[in-house]
Amino acid sequence: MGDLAGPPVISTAGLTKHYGTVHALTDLTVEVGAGVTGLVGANGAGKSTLIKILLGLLEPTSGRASVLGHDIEHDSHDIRRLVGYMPEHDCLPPDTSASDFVVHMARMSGLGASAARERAADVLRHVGLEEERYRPMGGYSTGMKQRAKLAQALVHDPRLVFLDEPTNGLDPAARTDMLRLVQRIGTDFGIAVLVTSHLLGELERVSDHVIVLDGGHLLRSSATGDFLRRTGRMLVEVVGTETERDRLGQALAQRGLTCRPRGTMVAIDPPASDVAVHDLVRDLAAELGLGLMRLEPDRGHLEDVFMEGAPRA
Ligand SMILES: Nc1ncnc2c1ncn2[C@@H]1O[C@H](COP(=O)(O)OP(=O)(O)OP(=O)(O)O)[C@@H](O)[C@H]1O
Repeated sequence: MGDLAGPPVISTAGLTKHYGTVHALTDLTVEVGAGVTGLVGANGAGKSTLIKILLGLLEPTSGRASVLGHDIEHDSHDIRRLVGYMPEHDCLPPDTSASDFVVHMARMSGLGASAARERAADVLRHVGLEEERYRPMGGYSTGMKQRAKLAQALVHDPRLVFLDEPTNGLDPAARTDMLRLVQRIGTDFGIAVLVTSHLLGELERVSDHVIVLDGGHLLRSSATGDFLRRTGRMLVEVVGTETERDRLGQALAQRGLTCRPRGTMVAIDPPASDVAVHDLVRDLAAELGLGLMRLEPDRGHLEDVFMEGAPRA
């Protein structure tokens, strides 16, 4: 999926962009494969700059890049035909309906009038804009605007889409819906996706691969599973309240294990000696009359890469 079977979808070599004295991107060499790739980094890390260079909207100061086998310097016309772009900032004409806007974008991509209408209706349905698509976009909620921006990025049936901060400004429920949609673009429609977020952990569930930028430098580029490596700790949850949680925690501590409460669960450090933690937890829960709800490895998270100050790739 995100790992590089076949030619890379995006490839950069020594890509650098300076805005006067601001070094927005420094010597970026990275490859992006099929599937969903998360591009994460704090505000100002260089994510939008990279996307704009790949689209041919900005010229790099130095370095090279190709998108779907096309060189950004010479083939930006081909690239824009094959790539969809959902920009970060609001760019929607307020007096136009999403339906008219997306039909217009479809016509601009070369579709005839009836094909454009059909395709626009399909794509608006896929992104979840129903009757509201006939209303002027100026009155839309942020979530509806994000969906309209996404629809215009997909309407010409691209092979790759750049989604710049698609969850920006959304409440948690709308954020989850948008992330599901992003994942479906990759899996159901088979379109390669490069999606950005300044919320470091947000994309770990929907991305096959994650690229982390920090101040214009590549911090890390790995399959998502490699970020979420095992920590060696176990998490256990029992039926009941904090009282039951703490009874189990105390019993584990009496057996020499180091553990601490984490929310409704107990986190158990890797045992110093060769103790079978699974068996011990099961036996103790039975002994104490506690119902086991969950016993699983505690995986790391994307944020940990920043906390650990991982070496630059
Ligand atoms: N046109 C510009 N002129 C000068 N500096 C710029 C320009 N555009 C971006 N920058 C600077 O370049 C750096 C990278 O910006 P960029 O927008 O690429 O980051 P980002 O990771 O997309 O962050 P954000 O999500 O806040 O847009 C920042 O320091 C930003 O202030």
